[in-house]
Amino acid sequence: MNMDVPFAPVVVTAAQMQAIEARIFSHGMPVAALMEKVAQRITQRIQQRYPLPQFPRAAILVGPGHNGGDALVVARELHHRGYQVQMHQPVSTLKPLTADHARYAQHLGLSFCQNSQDWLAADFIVDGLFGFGLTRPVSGALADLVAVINQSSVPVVSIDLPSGLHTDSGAVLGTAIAARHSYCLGLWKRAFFQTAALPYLGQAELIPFDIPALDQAAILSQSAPIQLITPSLVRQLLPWDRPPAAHKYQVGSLLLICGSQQYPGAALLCARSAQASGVGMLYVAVPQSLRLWVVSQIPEAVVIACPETDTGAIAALPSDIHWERIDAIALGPGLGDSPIVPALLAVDKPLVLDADALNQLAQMPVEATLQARSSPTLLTPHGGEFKRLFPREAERNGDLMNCVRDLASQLHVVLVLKGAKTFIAGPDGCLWINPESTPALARGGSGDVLTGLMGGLLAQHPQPAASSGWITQLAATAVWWHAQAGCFAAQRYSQLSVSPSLLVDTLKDSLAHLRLA
Ligand SMILES: NC(=O)C1=CN([C@@H]2O[C@H](COP(=O)(O)OP(=O)(O)OC[C@H]3O[C@@H](n4cnc5c(N)ncnc54)[C@H](O)[C@@H]3O)[C@@H](O)[C@H]2O)[C@@H](O)CC1
Ligand SMILES: [K+]
Repeated sequence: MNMDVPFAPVVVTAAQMQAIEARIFSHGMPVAALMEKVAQRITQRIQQRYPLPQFPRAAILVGPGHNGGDALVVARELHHRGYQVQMHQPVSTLKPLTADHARYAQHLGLSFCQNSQDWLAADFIVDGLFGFGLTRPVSGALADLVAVINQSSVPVVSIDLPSGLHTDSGAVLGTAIAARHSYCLGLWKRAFFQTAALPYLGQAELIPFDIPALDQAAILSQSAPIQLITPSLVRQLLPWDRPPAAHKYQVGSLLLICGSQQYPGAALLCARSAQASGVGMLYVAVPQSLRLWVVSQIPEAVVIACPETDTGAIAALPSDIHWERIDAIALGPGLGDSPIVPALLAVDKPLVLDADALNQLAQMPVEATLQARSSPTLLTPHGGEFKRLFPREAERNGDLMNCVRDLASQLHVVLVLKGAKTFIAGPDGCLWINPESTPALARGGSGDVLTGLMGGLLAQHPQPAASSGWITQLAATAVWWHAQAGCFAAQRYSQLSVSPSLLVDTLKDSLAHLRLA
């Protein structure tokens, strides 16, 4: 296997972007030339999205900084290409370069409107009010203007990011423009993957501007990277081809411990997706009253019947489990109040913890328990479980991206925070983001599917890899595959139809699609 990490797009803070930009300028690239280049690319994209014959009237919102400068160059270019351009400049003091472009726009005869209602007559609006230089809340007349734009039905294209969003946390600073399209310049900013920003971004697109790799590396190598999961990363990590003489015990044995009389379905979904991961041997430990039902639903699995508690949860694991055959354990879906969690945390095997296992971990001394483990540990909380596990950190830190990253390094675990944009952080401080998913996955049971898949991939991976950053990437691979199956099913049927059972059935289709792509 080629162990080089394939190229993956990076995600940066405003400070990192400014530092990269400053390096480029210090080596001789004129600021005005870069603005010109970027704005030409934005104009080209706008022309494709809003062709002149159907969208002849453009309204341009010009802010005081270089985001406003970009907007003025776009205005000039749209004017030269035949659009009727009207501009609005709500702040009178402009940065020098922006002021130059404003003067030239006036020289060309482009009109500056005074009345904000004029905006409503445009076919589209270009938002160049604020970019990554926004430092304080948008208020007063500017906030009123944003409200007028948001209440209108005119589509908005935001330059760099919708004005009003914090570039790093994605928080709305006072108010923010709700864009139809956002053209992020150069490198992805963090806001594009923060939950608070998602309702404002519309369709997000990256407009690259040829940042020299040296300058990018000089700034970004100072800290562990934040990267987007890509199909090529996933392609490289999936265990596609087995050795010719493969034996079932050599291609991954997963022990799944899940289910209770209260939540039998979770066990089944988890087991079915583990099976779909390609694992060689699947052992499923469930309360004994579920045994026959699970066997009938998934005959490929070796079902381990466990003694039950009064509430129908697993009371203990049988003593005859062949631990030496197990490569990885996944624990939690539908587990209920089973008392076995502490004992399993002490087992020296790679372990995926989800659902009730996480809720039980939350009742224990989390830090000491996780730090005492010698094998890799993967935690897959959703937002609620995350808050139960790490209440102080979730409360204190408004930026969950930083929070997840810090916790993963501190606790030496792989931490997967599930959400619209799932974050996967490793002990080395690297963070992966899954950029593409679907709200169709917001359903009870889809997390169980992810746990089975992640456990299955973990079991199939050779152990040396489990100790490096590869285990984080493996978790990211499971997240990507799961989300892609959701997108695939939503596209083929509808978002309404993506039940977790359909999701499991679609795992193979999205994989086939990846292989052929
Ligand atoms: N990424 C890059 O390297 C490039 C950036 N460019 C553009 O430059 C932008 C950044 O430019 P700037 O640093 O000038 O920043 P902005 O254009 O985002 O805004 C900064 C200005 O807004 C003022 N301001 C901040 N918050 C305010 C508030 N709440 N109310 C009123 N005024 C407020 C500041 O005092 C400053 O004058 C990027 O977003 C992008 O559009 C491009 O021109 C070229 C390439
Ligand atoms: K903007």
